[in-house]
Amino acid sequence: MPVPKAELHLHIEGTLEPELAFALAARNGVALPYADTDALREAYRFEDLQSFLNLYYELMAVLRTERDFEDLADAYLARAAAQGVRHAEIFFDPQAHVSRGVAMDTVVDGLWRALERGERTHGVSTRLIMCFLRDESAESALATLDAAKPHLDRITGVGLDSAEVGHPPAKFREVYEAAAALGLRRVAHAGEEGPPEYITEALDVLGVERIDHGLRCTEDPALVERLVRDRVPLTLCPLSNVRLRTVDTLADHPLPAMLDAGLMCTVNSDDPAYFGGYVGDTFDAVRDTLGLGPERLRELARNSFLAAFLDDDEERRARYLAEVEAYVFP
Ligand SMILES: Nc1ncnc2[nH]cnc12
Ligand SMILES: [Zn+2]
Repeated sequence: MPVPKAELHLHIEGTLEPELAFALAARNGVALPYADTDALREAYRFEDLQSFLNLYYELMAVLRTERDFEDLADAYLARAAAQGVRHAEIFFDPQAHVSRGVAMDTVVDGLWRALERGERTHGVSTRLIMCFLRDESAESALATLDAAKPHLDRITGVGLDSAEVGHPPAKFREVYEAAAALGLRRVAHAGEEGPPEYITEALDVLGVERIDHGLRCTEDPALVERLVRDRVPLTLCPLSNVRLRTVDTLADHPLPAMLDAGLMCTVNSDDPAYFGGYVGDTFDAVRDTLGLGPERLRELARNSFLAAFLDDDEERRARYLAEVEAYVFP
């Protein structure tokens, strides 16, 4: 059994495996411009974040009904549970669906059905985090928050994703203030492709509690010092960084140096159907390629639960943390 862990950086749309994409395409009568799953997999050679996002948004065309979103989340939870995930905080991108004529209700109701069953069927507790697309306007983000109001009992927080460079966090100051006023937790992608200043801005202007990626903080020693001092969790995604070419190879990934610097790192899968592995695969890869030993792997697992939005269930967090401490690495 793999080490128990929480996954804190996971886009549910990024768990759409080619086989499920074709099955949903057939069910919904959607034509995909790929002959078969092999041809689709051939398209998974990315130059950068944007080249990935183009395919990611294109394939969403197959997601149309509540049942589609339910099947998608159910498939993720089954895979995640098999890799030791005990708790998952799941991103979704409402604007990418509403803009195609799929209602917010369809997305949230479908996902929720799978998540509700998730604990019983797969033993995984979950939270939902709604992301704003940063390459869309601030007004669109505000309208999205408004459309989510009937569902706030099921949405724990807000995030910020999509094309980073040229879309600094401050663009979303107003919607993050509104989200905070509604009691929502706040996270944001920053420092994936964008500069370290975006990380600082996400903390200072948006008031985020975790930074998604945060990889480029290493370019600014004063920022690293701040992140260490304030124990700001970073949800790193090493396999994603390799596939999107923000690092050359996994062996070049700064994770070991970041841990040595005292940063509160977690590792996550981001878009596992596209990047060659789920979070358990990621733990295995950083063990094998970066030489992380049992105590570093335990630290990553421990951090994942410490950084999770489990403040409303500290008993559960304590149980998960105890499982991590009791785990014996093979
Ligand atoms: N890695 C990533 N960065 C930004 N936006 C995303 N949306 C899905 N995956 C993403
Ligand atoms: Zn991401």
